[in-house]
Amino acid sequence: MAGTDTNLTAAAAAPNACGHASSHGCAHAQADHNCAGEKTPAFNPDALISARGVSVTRGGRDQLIDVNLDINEREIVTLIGPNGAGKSTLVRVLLGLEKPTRGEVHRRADLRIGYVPQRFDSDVSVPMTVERFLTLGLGRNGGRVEDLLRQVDAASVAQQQLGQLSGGELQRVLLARALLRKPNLLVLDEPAQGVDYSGEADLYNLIGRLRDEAGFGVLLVSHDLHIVMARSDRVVCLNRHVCCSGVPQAVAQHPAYGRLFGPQAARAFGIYRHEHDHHHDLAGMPHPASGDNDSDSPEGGSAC
Ligand SMILES: Nc1ncnc2c1ncn2[C@@H]1O[C@H](COP(=O)(O)OP(=O)(O)OP(=O)(O)O)[C@@H](O)[C@H]1O
Repeated sequence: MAGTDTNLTAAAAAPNACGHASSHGCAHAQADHNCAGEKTPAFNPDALISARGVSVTRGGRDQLIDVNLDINEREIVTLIGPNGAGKSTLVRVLLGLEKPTRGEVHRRADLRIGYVPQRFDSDVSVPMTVERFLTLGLGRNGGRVEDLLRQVDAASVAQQQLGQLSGGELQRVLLARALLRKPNLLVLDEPAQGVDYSGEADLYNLIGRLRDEAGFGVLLVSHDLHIVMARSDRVVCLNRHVCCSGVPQAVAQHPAYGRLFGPQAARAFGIYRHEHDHHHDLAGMPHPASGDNDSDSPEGGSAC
């Protein structure tokens, strides 16, 4: 899925019309500038995925506005935002499943994505074991499936029927399926749906451990601010545009975050404080923290 999605032609051919729906009220239009007239940052060639100026308009309504986002190797990036904020739309654009109305997405040539979708509708009337489900159509040997199920702490369900799994077990099996492709980017859209609170914490711990072992980048979409924020390297707060981004502590204290989720959310986050005393460079290597967080992220952010 390597390559670039570009849809700048319309904007370039229509100066003074940025291509956004009128509700957004933009009045300018250069392909390499955002709606505030600021220059769009350059693509990050080392990033697994680098999106610049991504906008999506559907039915006259802006779903995404000028989104810049990089996902680096070994980095856990979490996308949070209220219902309808455009999180799943952004994921689809990043994965190349949907074309942006405007903007570009660069995917690194060696990108291999493992995807755990928001919804998985298994037909419970079709008898199929977990092992069969994982080997289906992939021609993989059983040994690899066994290994993967062990890695996700689900070896005990290998011979169980898919339709009889609990929510937490099913998520682990879907995670194992996503890992079959040996991805360098794992994308999980609300992976904790149908999982109880402690199961959710376990799931995110597992994702963190797998990242540490395999070194892939992770893009998570979640509503759950506390658990996810405590386990993310970087959080991007989306409400059609990027409201704020950075390490979790900084985002929790950002006024835009408080406006979106309420002051309680920021206070509650203190309980789950994640001691992040380093940052990641372009190659994903940790370095001692230098104070703030946003300096190496392209998203910036503005008031919601
Ligand atoms: N295929 C579509 N055609 C038109 N509008 C759509 C389509 N899919 C989603 N939308 C709209 O786009 C907006 C963003 O939807 P999206 O699913 O990306 O938000 P989200 O942040 O993932 O929401 P949620 O947290 O509820 O899953 C919503 O207003 C939704 O109704």
